[in-house]
Amino acid sequence: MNALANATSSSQAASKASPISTAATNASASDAHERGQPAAAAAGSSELARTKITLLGALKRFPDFPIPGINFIDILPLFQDVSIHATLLRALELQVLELFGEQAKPDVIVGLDARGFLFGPSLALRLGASFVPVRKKGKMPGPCVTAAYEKEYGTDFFQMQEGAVKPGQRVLIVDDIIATGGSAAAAASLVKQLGGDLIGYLFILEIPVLNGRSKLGDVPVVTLLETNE
Ligand SMILES: O=P(O)(O)OC[C@H]1O[C@H](OP(=O)(O)OP(=O)(O)O)[C@H](O)[C@@H]1O
Ligand SMILES: Nc1ncnc2[nH]cnc12
Repeated sequence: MNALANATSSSQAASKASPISTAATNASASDAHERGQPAAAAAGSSELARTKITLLGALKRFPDFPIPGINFIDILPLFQDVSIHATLLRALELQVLELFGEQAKPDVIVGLDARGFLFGPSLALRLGASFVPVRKKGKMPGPCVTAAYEKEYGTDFFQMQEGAVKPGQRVLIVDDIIATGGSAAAAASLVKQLGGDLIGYLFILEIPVLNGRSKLGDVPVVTLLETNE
């Protein structure tokens, strides 16, 4: 069963972002006015709700991949359609700006191998942040820090290059999916080993039944979509 997720976080929300599109419906703006919300903010949230429905509809499911018992959710179709790709990037940018505000944006976007590489660099550019990859072990030259982890369908090792994140830099970890949370938690341990200030996580999709958030500690965790199918 699909369900739209609210982007949830435990931190301050400084909403300075503009709506995904300025084409807000009169009905939603006026409803919000009656509830005491600023019309522009409500128009933006209604636009975001429509965006989420579009994105959820584009995902594909593959039962028993890569191993029996896993219902694999494929996010690659989001990038096959130019309009959906653009909508996705705008929605992710808005989530970050709503959470942190212009003044407290991340310095570094850390994207996870491999699907965090599909949108991490584009998002970093939009936010004026640098992009740093977390890669599977043995893929990057030079000294690296390493963390072992378990994910929904196996075990692995992640690495980051030493010096890629400078001590005190504000880091946002991004990936396509949070399932058990093992991958994201390992990435967090690498960021901390490098002295980075981990300010939060951003995912396109969450599988809440697997309770991955429980591994991610006290920083904000933002997800655009969720599904328990
Ligand atoms: O929350 P978890 O249980 O850790 O699972 C989530 C991770 O699993 C998938 O990556 P995968 O390891 O399959 O790598 P890939 O992107 O290279 O296919 C997904 O892209 C996340 O990174
Ligand atoms: N069910 C799933 N679908 C796609 N990617 C995943 N990564 C971990 N679990 C996944």
